[in-house]
Amino acid sequence: MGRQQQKGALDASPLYNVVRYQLVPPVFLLLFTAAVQILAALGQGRTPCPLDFGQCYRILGNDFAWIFVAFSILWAMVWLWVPGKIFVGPPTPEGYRPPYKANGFLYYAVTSVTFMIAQNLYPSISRQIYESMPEILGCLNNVALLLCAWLLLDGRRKKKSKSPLLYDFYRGCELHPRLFGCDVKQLTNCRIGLMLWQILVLAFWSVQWENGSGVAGASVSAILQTIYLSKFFHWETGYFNTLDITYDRAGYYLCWGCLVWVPSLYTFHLYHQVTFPSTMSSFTAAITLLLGIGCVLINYRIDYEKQVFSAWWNSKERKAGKGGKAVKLWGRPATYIAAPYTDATGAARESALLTSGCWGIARHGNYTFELLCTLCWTIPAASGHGPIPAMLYFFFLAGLLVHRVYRDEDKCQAKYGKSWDKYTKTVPNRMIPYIY
Ligand SMILES: NC(=O)C1=CN([C@@H]2O[C@H](COP(=O)(O)OP(=O)(O)OC[C@H]3O[C@@H](n4cnc5c(N)ncnc54)[C@H](OP(=O)(O)O)[C@@H]3O)[C@@H](O)[C@H]2O)C=CC1
Ligand SMILES: CC(C)CCC[C@@H](C)[C@H]1CC[C@H]2C3=CC=C4C[C@@H](O)CC[C@]4(C)[C@H]3CC[C@]12C
Repeated sequence: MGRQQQKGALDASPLYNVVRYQLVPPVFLLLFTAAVQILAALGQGRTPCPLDFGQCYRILGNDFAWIFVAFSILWAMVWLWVPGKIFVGPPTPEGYRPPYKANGFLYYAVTSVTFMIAQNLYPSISRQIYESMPEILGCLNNVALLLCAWLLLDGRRKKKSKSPLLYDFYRGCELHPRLFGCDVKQLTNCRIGLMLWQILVLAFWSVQWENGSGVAGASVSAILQTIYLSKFFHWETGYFNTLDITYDRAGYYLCWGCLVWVPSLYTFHLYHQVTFPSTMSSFTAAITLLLGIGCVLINYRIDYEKQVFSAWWNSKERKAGKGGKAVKLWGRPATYIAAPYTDATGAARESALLTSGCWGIARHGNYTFELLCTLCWTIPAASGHGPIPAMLYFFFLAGLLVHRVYRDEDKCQAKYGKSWDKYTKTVPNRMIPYIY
């Protein structure tokens, strides 16, 4: 029985529906929101106790945290308001093509350099960020929950959804909502979440440098994540073709996730190293750095091959039958499986599934290397103190990516049917050749 059929059977089961629509949203909401406060305390070596009212002020934030958070949000919005090049995203099932501001790398570079200048002018800024981390996460949490409440009210008003309220809060209602002239997902996922990730990495590394212990391990983590994040911003328009943007709606999962979960969990290994310094030797650190750079480059290469191929496939020249600039992968013309499908309006369309280059080896090789990158930048935190909680990000991501493989394949099977089945026969492995 195919996965699609299995899923169909599950969808019809009342138990599955209760779990998916009634149980998962509230449990995840409580679990993840509390987890952030626990992470904030754990990282600083304190015993986490979310029920201790003495910690409540952290949830309300403090002056520094509010200024930091308000500035980060406003700064990100300004970069989406300024005039500039527009990238038009892929069409929704209804044929709408969302516009995005294509100034991601400039925003990233200017923000990072400005932070480094600020760090030189006010050397205490990084320590203040580190020490106010529980309050910063508290503020981000308040802002994110408020945003999700607005997304729910506005989305349900427009969509007239019949799903349970908490389910809509958790998964979101709309695919491309806009707020104050900004695309909400570009603002939360790319501009605030990932930029905070970078700034926190720089801040925690600076504190560690000042402390003078475990610098080799911390530097490996910081350098690798900086390369990874600069790569992300360079490729930002490619991100607009991914599952998060074309399939997942704007709600708690994505928006709260990027505003709160990313700054807390994705930086946790460096935050944790300030209190529990890495014991990694310089030699091991150098090897880990080289391996990590290799993994980031391969992950980028895999995404890039698909992006170049899609650009050619969607080009006017190819559609007009003139061929266009043929795509070559690994020195040979790219091979693919034509994949016709019907969109939500009933119109017949045609896409193509790449079967050569990296995409001829595994269907989700990018996930494999994503996970290896994460392994390289969290392992310094584990040296000397064990993998838990230092490598929580790695364990979380392993679960998220394996789950995402199935989510993505369900989506593709439903969209492409027989062409997808042919593709899975041509490229039989998901993440690891001959194994999985
Ligand atoms: N650090 C983190 O938390 C995470 C990072 N990532 C990273 O984000 C990046 C994007 O990931 P993601 O969006 O999940 O997945 P992909 O970039 O793999 O995109 C999947 C989509 O690509 C299309 N596709 C699939 N196979 C082919 C093929 N052979 N040829 C052409 N098109 C194909 C399908 O969409 P279509 O309908 O257009 O055909 C499919 O839904 C990756 O680098 C990943 O590692 C991802 C998740 C979490
Ligand atoms: C709240 C929780 C239940 C789960 C939240 C998950 C989200 C925060 C993450 C889900 C998918 C993640 C991402 C996908 C692809 C990305 C591209 C990569 O190059 C950079 C990271 C990221 C934007 C990443 C960010 C976190 C998620 C949205």
